[in-house]
Amino acid sequence: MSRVGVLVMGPAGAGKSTFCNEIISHMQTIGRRAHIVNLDPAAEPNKYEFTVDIRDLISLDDVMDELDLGPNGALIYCFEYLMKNLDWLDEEIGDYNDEYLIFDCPGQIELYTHIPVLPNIVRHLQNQLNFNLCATYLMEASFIVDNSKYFSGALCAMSAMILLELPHINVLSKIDMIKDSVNRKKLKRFLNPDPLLLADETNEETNPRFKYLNQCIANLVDDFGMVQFLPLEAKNPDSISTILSYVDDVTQWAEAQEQKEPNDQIEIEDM
Ligand SMILES: Nc1nc2c(ncn2[C@@H]2O[C@H](COP(=O)(O)OP(=O)(O)OP(=O)(O)O)[C@@H](O)[C@H]2O)c(=O)[nH]1
Ligand SMILES: [Mg+2]
Repeated sequence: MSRVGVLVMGPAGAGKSTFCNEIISHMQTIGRRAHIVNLDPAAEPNKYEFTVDIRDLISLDDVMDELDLGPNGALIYCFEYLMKNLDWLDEEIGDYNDEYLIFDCPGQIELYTHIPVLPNIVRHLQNQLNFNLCATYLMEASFIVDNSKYFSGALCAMSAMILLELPHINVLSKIDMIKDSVNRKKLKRFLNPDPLLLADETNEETNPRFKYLNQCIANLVDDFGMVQFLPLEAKNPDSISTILSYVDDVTQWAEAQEQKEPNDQIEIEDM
């Protein structure tokens, strides 16, 4: 039994749900199957039906009404409730052996950056449900127009990488929105960044008082050495296909399919 799970994370409005839908749509056109698991208790109606939906367990609106909490507190409550009811998740996912599940996550980044809820769910999916997981972290391409914003986005992506300890793919989403203002050469410098070079540019733009801080942040990103981005334009099947091939690679999806074939043959021969 092999299950692949792709967590789609990132700040609010980064394009996560659109990306989930476009992956499903692309996979359908190439004859593959995938399902969306909605982990956002405040999700809007979606183009593709959710196969598993946290709102069947608990909804943000109910929590806000009944416990008189604001949206962020209610979200944390929903995830704590999910943690106490993981058998619900097991049951919902239980029948999806040998399947590709795409987890659409909420946009509140504290879930990936400083609360251990998502890491706990990740460990459960890996250890109890035998998932090969991979995380995708979306950051909007408009962030690269401003170097300081880029660093802040890169730090959030790094924080998620460190917290979740999963194979991790960073994605620069909505590339179409900056195509006219950013040339290919500049874009490349942000997809495969040299943080120290970018820090020099940031120093030219910011108050000299921040020079040392900029340098320290750039050193941190540079030392970590793993912050790179793949470009995403949701309506461009080539960009979806490229990201999917990276996801397949890190989750070893193809290998799992190859391993299944000889066993299938034995079963047929045995019959
Ligand atoms: N131009 C452009 N717009 C996009 C792209 N991807 C998503 N959008 C738009 O960005 C907005 C937010 O997209 P969503 O997919 O809802 O973003 P999300 O990250 O799921 O948002 P939350 O769930 O609220 O955190 C929508 O209006 C999308 O149509 C893209 O590649 N290009
Ligand atoms: Mg969404």
